[in-house]
Amino acid sequence: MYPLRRNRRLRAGHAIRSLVQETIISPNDFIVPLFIVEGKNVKEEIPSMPNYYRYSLDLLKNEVKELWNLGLKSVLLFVKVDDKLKDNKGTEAINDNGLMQQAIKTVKDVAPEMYVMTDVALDPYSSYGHDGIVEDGKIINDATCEILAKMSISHARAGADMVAPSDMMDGRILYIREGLEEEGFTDTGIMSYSAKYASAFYGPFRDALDSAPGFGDKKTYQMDPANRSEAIKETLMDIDEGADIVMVKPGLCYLDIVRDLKNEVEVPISVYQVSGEYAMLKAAAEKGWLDHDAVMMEQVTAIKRAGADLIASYFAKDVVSLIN
Ligand SMILES: NCc1[nH]cc(CCC(=O)O)c1CC(=O)O
Ligand SMILES: [Mg+2]
Repeated sequence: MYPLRRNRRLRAGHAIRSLVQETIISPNDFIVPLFIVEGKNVKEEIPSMPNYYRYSLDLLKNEVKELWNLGLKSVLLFVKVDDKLKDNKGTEAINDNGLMQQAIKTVKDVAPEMYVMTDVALDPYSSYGHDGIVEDGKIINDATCEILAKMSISHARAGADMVAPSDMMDGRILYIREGLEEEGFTDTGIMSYSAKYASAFYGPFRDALDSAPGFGDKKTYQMDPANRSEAIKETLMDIDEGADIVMVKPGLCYLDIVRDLKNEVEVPISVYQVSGEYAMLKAAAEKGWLDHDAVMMEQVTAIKRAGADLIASYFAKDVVSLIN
């Protein structure tokens, strides 16, 4: 007897393997998160994110040019805000001359076609390190949404192509969409972090922005990692409210959710491969326990195979340098 079907024929050599490869990674798959700080000539490594940096606006220019030359066409901006500018109202978040607004203009100056997305949430601006306004130890939903809409308008005014609300307040997509429409920003997109989990993988990011919650945790607004149907409910609502792109966050532990959504919705799905996922691989590779490049490629390929149309990833530059 012999096997009637020998699947190994299609794996026999590199050429045939590439011909039948189902998932292909390209620079077009990526959104590059960037961290920006006040100051001049600053490029500081984030301790829990080896080889990832915070840039001051002057050095941001070189980085953006480098990304553009590598074929990376989209950035997602985050700012580290001085403690003295933080309060409980998001005052600095809606300052048209704030660091974020300046960063948007800086990127557009050096790479006019770079697609600029911006983080919309109050945590980097909050004296409590929470994504919304705090009253009596609670995160206040609707008042927060009003600020998020103003913040989005301010980003659009500075030249942002798409705003990316990462806060998980109820109804914020509608507030933001209405705000943008009323101000005439009909072309500004919204990428909603529609299924964002209360994950322990965000630790290094909170180091990067010095934005860890000052009390409690984020479980009253971010989703329970145990829940699956809820991700579909959240995402369908955000699409109804006007989201152009939806997101699952984090990545690897949530690929079942990505596939569920891929089968359910017709808008592009992005996945945020978050800071803790980055840190884990960097640490293991530093110890010589994992092959960095091979595991990195396996991870981004798995995210795309699961159904991601876009991947926000700290590995974007590493991946593209490897495959170019
Ligand atoms: N609005 C906060 C925000 N936006 C993106 C991330 C995490 C990204 C990462 O870990 O890479 C977080 C952290 C949090 O919710 O506390
Ligand atoms: Mg929601």
